Amino acid sequence: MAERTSRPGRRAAGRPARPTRPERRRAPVDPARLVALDLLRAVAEQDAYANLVLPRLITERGLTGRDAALATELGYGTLRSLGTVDGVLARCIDRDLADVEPVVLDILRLGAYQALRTRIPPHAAVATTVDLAHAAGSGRAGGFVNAVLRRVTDRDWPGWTDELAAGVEPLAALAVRTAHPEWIAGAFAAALGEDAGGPLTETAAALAADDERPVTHLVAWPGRSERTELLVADDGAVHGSVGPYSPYAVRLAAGDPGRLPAVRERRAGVQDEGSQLCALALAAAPVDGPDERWLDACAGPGGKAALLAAVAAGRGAQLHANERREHRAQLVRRVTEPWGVTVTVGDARELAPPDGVPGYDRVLVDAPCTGLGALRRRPEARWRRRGDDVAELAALQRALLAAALRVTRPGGVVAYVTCSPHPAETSAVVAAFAAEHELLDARPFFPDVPDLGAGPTVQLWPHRHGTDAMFCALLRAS
Ligand SMILES: C[S@@+](CC[C@H](N)C(=O)[O-])C[C@H]1O[C@@H](n2cnc3c(N)ncnc32)[C@H](O)[C@@H]1O
Repeated sequence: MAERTSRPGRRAAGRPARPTRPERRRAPVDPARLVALDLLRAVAEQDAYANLVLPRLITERGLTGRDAALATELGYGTLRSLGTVDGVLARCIDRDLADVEPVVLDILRLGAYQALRTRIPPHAAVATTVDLAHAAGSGRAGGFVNAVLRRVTDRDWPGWTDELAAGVEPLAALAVRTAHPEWIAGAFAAALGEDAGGPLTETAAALAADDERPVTHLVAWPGRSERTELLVADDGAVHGSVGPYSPYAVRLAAGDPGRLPAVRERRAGVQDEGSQLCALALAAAPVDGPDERWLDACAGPGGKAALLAAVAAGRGAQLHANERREHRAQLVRRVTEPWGVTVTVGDARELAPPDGVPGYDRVLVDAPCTGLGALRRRPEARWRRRGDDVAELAALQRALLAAALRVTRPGGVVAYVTCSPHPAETSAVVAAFAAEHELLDARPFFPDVPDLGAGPTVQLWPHRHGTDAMFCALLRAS
């Protein structure tokens, strides 16, 4: 990255000069921007999960409709764009960003995001952000915020990313343009089989899809509800369409799933269609002999366990769901309650086969992972995760898969699943077991799903399938 500059009044190409405006009277700040700021503060100060904090803030402050949508767009969008937005701010401030008061830095981030990545006109982004500084008790910084954002609005997003990406390698440039850390862009490229120095066409499409607001997917648990119940709410406030691949999926174009009686009554749930497909692939793979004991080794919070339990119930099989953390096991108990699932709390690396039989017939290892395949749903994770996390997680993933294969009877099937496409967490983990256990071609168990590549493992993608980037390998235990 080139040296920071601090040149008030510098005007770059790409945006016409702004007329100076007369001093305005302070307008009351809108509550949506305050919620977005509080979200950024909670993420920065408490390491909070944005998708848990934002709905609470929206409810507490009574935001609805357009205000709720604006708070979501600004809060999530700023978190997703953070690294590149900080790169822009660093060029507009003549001191280290670490030396800017944290709340003021978050105000600037919100303002820069609005000016560069939304349809809000730049002058309105600047003015409302100065108002926000006052409303947030940082009025002293109003002049500073105004001056910095005026520099930010010297260029538009392509103008700034051109500058930030000038002279760097193609992968780093793509990372800047799509507001991703370079190591994540590299992991996507490697998973897609693209050369980091090449045109990176599909990697660009994958990173762009990762930036889009995710569509909510629902699952109609078999035996509990029908998909038709999830397509439209009684008050017309929800609009869905059947998912293209899973027989139980609905994709919501608009609306709050909580408006649907089937969701409120826990006969249906929220679950990415890709997650459904991975659970269903485990259930569909053939096993010789008994097919009665199923295990979900890492079950919390229970999305796949619920679908597996529903399918198992229809076949007279029994699901054992295990989870290491008690509070997540409690979520599993709650969601699987209709099917009488056995839920245990423990380390799956220490599980034993069920009493009286050589092992489980079907086992799911939905392993803890970096979550790079679900970044759309976890806006802060993109910049919080570190490339260094991968090695430690991969070691845990190998240990969990080894344990799963130990407790599966010979001829039984293990599904190894991650919501990350990172090759170190997917193909490399599976490769360590492929000599001893048969790696099945998983593709036939994803019927009618296009673009599954050469197999034998399956990698789903947002830009190809509209799902999270789920990975699934099926192994037959020996
Ligand atoms: C990717 S999540 C599973 C998601 C779940 N299958 C679902 O669809 O809702 C991984 C889970 O594994 C749990 N976990 C982590 N280490 C574990 C271990 N050693 N044994 C059992 N569970 C573990 C985590 O707490 C987390 O809940």
